[in-house]
Amino acid sequence: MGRLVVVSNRVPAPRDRQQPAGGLAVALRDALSEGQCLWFGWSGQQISEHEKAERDVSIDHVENVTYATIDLTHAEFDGFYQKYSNAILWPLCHYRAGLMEYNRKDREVYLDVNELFARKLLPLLKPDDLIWIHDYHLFPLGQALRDLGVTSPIGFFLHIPFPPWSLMKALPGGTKLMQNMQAYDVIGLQTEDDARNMNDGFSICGVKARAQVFPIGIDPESFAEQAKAGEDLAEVQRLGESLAGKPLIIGVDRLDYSKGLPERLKGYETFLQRYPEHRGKVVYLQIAPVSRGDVEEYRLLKQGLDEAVGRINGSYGDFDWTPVRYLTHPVPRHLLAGFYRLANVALVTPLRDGMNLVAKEYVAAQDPEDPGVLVLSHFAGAAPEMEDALLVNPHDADEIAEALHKALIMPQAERKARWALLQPDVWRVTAGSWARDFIGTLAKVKRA
Ligand SMILES: O=P(O)(O)OC[C@H]1O[C@H](O[C@H]2O[C@H](CO)[C@@H](O)[C@H](O)[C@H]2O)[C@H](O)[C@@H](O)[C@@H]1O
Ligand SMILES: O=c1ccn([C@@H]2O[C@H](COP(=O)(O)OP(=O)(O)O)[C@@H](O)[C@H]2O)c(=O)[nH]1
Repeated sequence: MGRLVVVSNRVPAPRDRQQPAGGLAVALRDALSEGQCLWFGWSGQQISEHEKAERDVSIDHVENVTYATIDLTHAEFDGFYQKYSNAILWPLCHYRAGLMEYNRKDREVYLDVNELFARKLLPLLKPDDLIWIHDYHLFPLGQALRDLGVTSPIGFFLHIPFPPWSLMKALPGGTKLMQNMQAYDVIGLQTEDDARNMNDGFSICGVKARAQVFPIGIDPESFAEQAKAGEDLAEVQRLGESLAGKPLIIGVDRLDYSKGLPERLKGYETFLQRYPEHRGKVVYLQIAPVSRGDVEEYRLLKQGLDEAVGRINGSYGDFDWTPVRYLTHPVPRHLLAGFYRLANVALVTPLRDGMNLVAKEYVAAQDPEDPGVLVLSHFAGAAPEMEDALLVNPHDADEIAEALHKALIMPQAERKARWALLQPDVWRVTAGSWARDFIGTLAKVKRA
């Protein structure tokens, strides 16, 4: 099999390359554990217009992986990442066409940056490479590489949902986007629904391509070990002591409107209203690191959440009890593992989510003899594999409230039984098996 070349917008920053955080980066690091690999993408740095002429690919070797990254100018970062990727494609793919802020100029920058990626990657490629492109930032990259004469097998994996064509067709140039997908030999999506939606789009647009399902996973073995080892960490012990015997509800999400955070807070507030016996007797810790903070919609979301948390704490809090503990900075993953193990309930209630690795991490982190309860949205990509969680509609505050109450009073025997049904799937589909399945399928491709 040839060398694996991975291309994604997000490449772990140099300091995180041994142990990256974040869904895509964590899963990919595991995929790159064997053989010589190249990982190409954005450096995370922005440069000015006059530095553009000398822009070069910067190369860094860590173990078997060569990281090759390029800087983007401020204008490219804005048009390609903030606008077209995250204020147009992201809302649309998460079924939120109303939040899309379309502008033809941003589409041009997006296409230009994809061509730039193709031009900069080309000299690094070898004839027997297998090329694996990731996510919505890079839909047209395969075609841009083909236009430069690349004949190697190229695969594409979409980490986020793909909506029905009736929604997707709201995207100006949507048909062209679908046509460009013909450049790929293998197209992977997270769930059956996503693949069906994309395949319907292909048929309607007359595109000869086929999407397949490759759900992503975590590395459960090492995550479970981290969670157990976390019991000895000072921070985890401090959190434990601060609970003073109260059960812990935990939420861990990038501060993103797809994660359903305002709806979740409303659910928690309804829980406090309807079940007053839990007031003062439970701790809810919401970790919500700021993400894409310069995009308007994300700024507004943060404002709204700050207010909602303040309102709930003001209304229900007491001199010795804060109903919601709310952090907007990231927490390192090894600490999260320990926090999950302490938590009696995980609240994972996205309105739409490609997969949601947090749900799988929570299950992996539990003590099998005394596991916590996962409350999970029907609309997370993880839901079809995790039907033994307490599944909820995140739009229904009463349903969230009832699930929280049920989780908190659930007898140990039922918690163990549910966990025992969730655990095998989290161990079966891992980051490693996901990557091996996709790469194995790509390696079998013979281009006509
Ligand atoms: O790179 P950012 O703009 O900071 O955003 C972080 C990543 O968010 C998205 O993650 C998705 O991938 C996860 C792993 O497959 C999946 O579980 C989750 O549901 C998705 O939202 C995005 O797709 C990545 O490109 C970003 O790097
Ligand atoms: O403060 C934080 C918040 C999240 N994460 C990690 O970021 C990833 C989030 O992945 P997920 O699929 O749940 O959502 P995404 O953010 O990729 O949409 C998970 O591995 C989390 O453990 C982290 O390391 N620190």
